[in-house]
Amino acid sequence: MSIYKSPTKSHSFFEEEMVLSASPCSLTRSSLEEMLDSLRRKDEDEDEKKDSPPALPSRPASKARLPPARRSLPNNFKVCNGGGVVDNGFNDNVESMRKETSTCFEYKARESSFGRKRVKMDIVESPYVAAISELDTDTVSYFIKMKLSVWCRQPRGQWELGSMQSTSGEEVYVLLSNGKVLNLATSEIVPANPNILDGVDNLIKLAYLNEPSVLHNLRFRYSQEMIYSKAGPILIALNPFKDLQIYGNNYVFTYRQQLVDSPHVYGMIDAAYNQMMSDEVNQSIVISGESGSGKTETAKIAIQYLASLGSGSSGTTNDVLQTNCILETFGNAKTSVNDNSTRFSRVVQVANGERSYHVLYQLCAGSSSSLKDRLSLRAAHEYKYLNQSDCITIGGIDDAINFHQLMEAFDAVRICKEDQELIFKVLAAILWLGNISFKVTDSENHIEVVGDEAVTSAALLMGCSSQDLMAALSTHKVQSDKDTVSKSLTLLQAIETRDAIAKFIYSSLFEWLVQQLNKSLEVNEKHTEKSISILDFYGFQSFQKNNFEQFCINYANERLQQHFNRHLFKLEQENA
Ligand SMILES: Nc1ncnc2c1ncn2[C@@H]1O[C@H](COP(=O)(O)OP(=O)(O)OP(=O)(O)O)[C@@H](O)[C@H]1O
Repeated sequence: MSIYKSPTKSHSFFEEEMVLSASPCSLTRSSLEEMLDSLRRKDEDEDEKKDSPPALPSRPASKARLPPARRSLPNNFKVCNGGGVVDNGFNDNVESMRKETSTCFEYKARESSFGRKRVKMDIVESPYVAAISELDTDTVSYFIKMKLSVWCRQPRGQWELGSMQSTSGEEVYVLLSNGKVLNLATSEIVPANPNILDGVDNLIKLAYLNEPSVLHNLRFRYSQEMIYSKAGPILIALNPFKDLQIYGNNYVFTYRQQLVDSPHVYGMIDAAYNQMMSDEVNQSIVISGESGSGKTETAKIAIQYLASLGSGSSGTTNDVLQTNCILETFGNAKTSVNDNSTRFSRVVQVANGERSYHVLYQLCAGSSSSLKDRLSLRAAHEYKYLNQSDCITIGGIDDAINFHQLMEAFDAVRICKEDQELIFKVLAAILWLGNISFKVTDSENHIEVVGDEAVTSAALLMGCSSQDLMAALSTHKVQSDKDTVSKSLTLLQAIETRDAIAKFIYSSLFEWLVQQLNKSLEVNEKHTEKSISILDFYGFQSFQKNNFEQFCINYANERLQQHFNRHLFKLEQENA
């Protein structure tokens, strides 16, 4: 199993490996850039017009029509009485359900339609799929006659269940179960599924595949603690925010033996594994969803399953899990929505209610007094990079204990004590860098560095002289024809330089760590040609005020989603 792709290897994005990533900026920069480049190259190969995304593949005219809304129903079909159930509050949950949903896409390199080897996928289309626009006059009359339920779009976007009573032109009268009658345009209603289909495990089994029906089905399953559902080849996972006791050895065994086929991460990984072994084709699992929806947990569950299949050696399994612990400590941080969020670079800037990367707090809380002396370390709240936010601790989390677990994980993956000490030195240097301040010396805002403990500590930890560090933070060199001239920086330039150095050091450390972890995992591994790769990365976020972090995160998410949509849906349409 490959966890990170080799930075030197050139990849075709979905045909080969993908990255499992809890990534701050350095890894992000290399892997993400590589990923995006790869996407871009692929796009360019595929698109004749390089600058614009390709048009939707045109479908043959004979296949352009969707199946009609009214069709023969399953044998066990039951008509829902009258107005059915008014699903009050249903859509209050829609937003939260969106947040709680993450999806796993399994790419089967040979069967799927990605890249050159495009072969029709094994997706069974529901014979009943309907579109809103298909509620034409005939369909409306049929629904009224049969007292079939419909979903009505409410002014705030929520959906309520009702039954159509009568029609007048483009409008219908719908009776809700609370006795209220609504007068709505037909475009505001969509057909509801019969009750018999409530809770189907694969959305393609729904008679009517529209937004409220999908959400209703997922909510129905969620209310019965069935957090996994399928949508064709996609596994949908809803975050339960509690331990459902549906993982562990017994479940691994059950899915390995294929004793059950209900949707589960284990089932999906098992299928990928079997496919890899039987067809000798690399597999990729992409986990996508909003921040806090459960991607990282899902990735961990997937890795646990793979680790248990792997070599059967408990050593390898433990190494993989310890690797995860290290990556999360360095790559995850508390945000307003998730105490353990996979984040982009936030070393120098943290909003209130959020934290920087866990490891910075753990180092301050958990290091021994001798280590503290060697690093001139203080408490977390004494460092500006940490105390700019009002959040230093996380309820229920003990940073000191976690620091000891981190050191155990370092030992487990054979990162030697000398290297551990260097890692801590680099982290302490970053914290001290943030405390370096500047004094404005003239009317043009030029500065000089305040030569205090912050400078001496940072320089000592970085292995340079205080003078060199101060010069680097207060001047920049300009090359003239013959000479190099040193120019003073303004306050803003100096702050940006200091922060850029801190970010660069952190990202370099992360990148180095990833290399060490990959080396460490290779030690016990027999090399096979094939791999299953899992991509988990920072989830989409939208705040009232979004900054550069959100821009980068959301761009990466949208690019990935676009790629996925184009390949899975549009090209499938072409093949249909
Ligand atoms: N399957 C699950 N079972 C129990 N709890 C879960 C599960 N999935 C997620 N959670 C809970 O939700 C929290 C957030 O999940 P997670 O960190 O995986 O989100 P994420 O999608 O990776 O977020 P981000 O994009 O911010 O990194 C977890 O810390 C855990 O408490």
